[in-house]
Amino acid sequence: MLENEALNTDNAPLRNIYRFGENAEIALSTHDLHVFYGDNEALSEGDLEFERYKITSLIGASGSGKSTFLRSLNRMNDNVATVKGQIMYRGIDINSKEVDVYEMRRHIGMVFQRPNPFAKSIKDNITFALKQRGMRDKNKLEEIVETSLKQAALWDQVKDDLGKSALALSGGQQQRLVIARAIAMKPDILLLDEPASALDPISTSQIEDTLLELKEKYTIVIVTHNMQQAARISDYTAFFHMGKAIEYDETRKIFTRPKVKLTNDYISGNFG
Ligand SMILES: Nc1ncnc2c1ncn2[C@@H]1O[C@H](COP(=O)(O)OP(=O)(O)OP(=O)(O)O)[C@@H](O)[C@H]1O
Repeated sequence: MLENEALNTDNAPLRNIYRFGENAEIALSTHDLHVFYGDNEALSEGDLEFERYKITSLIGASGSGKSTFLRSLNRMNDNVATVKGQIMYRGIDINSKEVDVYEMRRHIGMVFQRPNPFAKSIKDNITFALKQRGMRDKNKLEEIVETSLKQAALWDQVKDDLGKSALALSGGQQQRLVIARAIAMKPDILLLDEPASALDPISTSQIEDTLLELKEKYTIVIVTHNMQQAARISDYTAFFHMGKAIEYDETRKIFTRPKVKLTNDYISGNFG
């Protein structure tokens, strides 16, 4: 018997990991993923698939391994942890030796909890990495600045002040600038680690609206502590507990009819 199996309300298998239909397009998947910080195995079961153009939320109590999992998806853990198992993107394991990490991160972008704009102008925040990659065409750069700021729902507020320091923007605006900076690289997948947790409710709601618009073009995976946020914006939700992805399903099922008692306890506020 699996450990904890008795906790299931309806004797469903402990790891009710969602299986997508044959026609679903999978943007990214993990297989037998284990992450160790020294001897501490922070993630021991993380077999998940992420459907293209959908938002997937990762939820769970503090320390359950959500960020560890998320950060592994674009190798942000390389210097601090040992990652075992496979993370498949377009038929390639992103941990393979031949993968250029910087190139991979252009496809799989990350936005962190605290907005981290560069101490540069709004415009330079967006163009910096593009120029580093050799893009010199002024018109093209301006077009990308405008499109990414529009996609991040910030254009109208900053279009007359693109030379202003990014640090002079509000926290919510800075976070949308960082999202714009990430999408200027035209990633395929956007990973967000609690992107709204440091923001007020209005900025949070604007970020949520932005993400809902972005999912038409991007596959989004977001770590959130905010249950309402997960319920509002995500198509799928994975519940993490003690380093394992315990349950993964359509968001409406996770929040109305979870199959695992631990999930139910967490979303009902009984722990975490
Ligand atoms: N850089 C690190 N070095 C050592 N241990 C770490 C590191 N980052 C995380 N851990 C440990 O790994 C485990 C999982 O942490 P992680 O940050 O992934 O959880 P989380 O679910 O994202 O938590 P939170 O919601 O508080 O951000 C914890 O025991 C944590 O202490």
